[in-house]
Amino acid sequence: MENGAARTAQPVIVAIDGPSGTGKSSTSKAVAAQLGLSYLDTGAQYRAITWWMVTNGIDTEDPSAVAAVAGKPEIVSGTDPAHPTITVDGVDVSGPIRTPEITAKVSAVSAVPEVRARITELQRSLAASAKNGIVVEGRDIGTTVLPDADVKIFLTASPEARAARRSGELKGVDVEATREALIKRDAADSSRKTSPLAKAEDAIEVDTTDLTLAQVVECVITLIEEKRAAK
Ligand SMILES: Nc1ncnc2c1ncn2[C@@H]1O[C@H](COP(=O)(O)OP(=O)(O)OP(=O)(O)O)[C@@H](O)[C@H]1O
Ligand SMILES: Nc1ccn([C@H]2C[C@H](O)[C@@H](COP(=O)(O)O)O2)c(=O)n1
Repeated sequence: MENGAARTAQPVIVAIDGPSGTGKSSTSKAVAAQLGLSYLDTGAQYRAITWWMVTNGIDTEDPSAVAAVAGKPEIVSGTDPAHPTITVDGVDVSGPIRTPEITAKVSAVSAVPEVRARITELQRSLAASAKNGIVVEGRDIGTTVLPDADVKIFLTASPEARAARRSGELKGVDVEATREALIKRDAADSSRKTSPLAKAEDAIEVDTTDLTLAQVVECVITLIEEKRAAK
């Protein structure tokens, strides 16, 4: 952290949004680590509340049922980019929130306005308390959660590249099925009424299709440093 902290003079708030598999988590973690910033994976928070709904037998397709209990779970995110953590009511859910069942149900739960209000409040409070600044990644960070962020990035990549990356992670999973699932989740996340997946007007779009992860990280760090130098 010391080297990173030396590269960062003032607190900086960085919003990184984009569809699934564009490299938001990998890029955000690396940028935060290199610049000595905190890191927040907001998708993990929506997955965590979805895990709680499923574990407690709530019908995730029933928005009123989800809304009625949205305030119940206590979700705590650890923001060290070298060791991000997520707990629900004190239980470490970092593994269980990545199952195909939770992935299939998270878009419906995260579309419920009461869920978004609860999670957005948590996100703003974590960003406000990050001493050196923070990289926050998700779908609506630049548009809704932190509209005054110092730097806003919107990552994109072709569905084929994203599916290939995801299939590489999940050995034996069919690329075409992965591509279809990604497109379906993006469509649900982009079409919901409350703070949909969208590029903020003042966000810089970075197409990562033909870039390595290291190139994307360097590009984002350059954009942050340019913005800081211009301040
Ligand atoms: N530029 C890149 N080139 C090749 N692979 C990459 C690149 N960026 C990320 N990856 C790989 O793609 C996969 C998905 O990346 P990551 O989880 O960071 O995406 P994401 O946008 O956060 O996805 P999600 O929104 O679904 O959580 C990971 O295996 C990661 O290592
Ligand atoms: N700011 C955010 C972040 C995530 N979500 C929802 C929509 C995603 O499909 C889901 C899981 O995110 P991932 O772990 O794939 O990044 O969470 C959202 O609505 N807003």
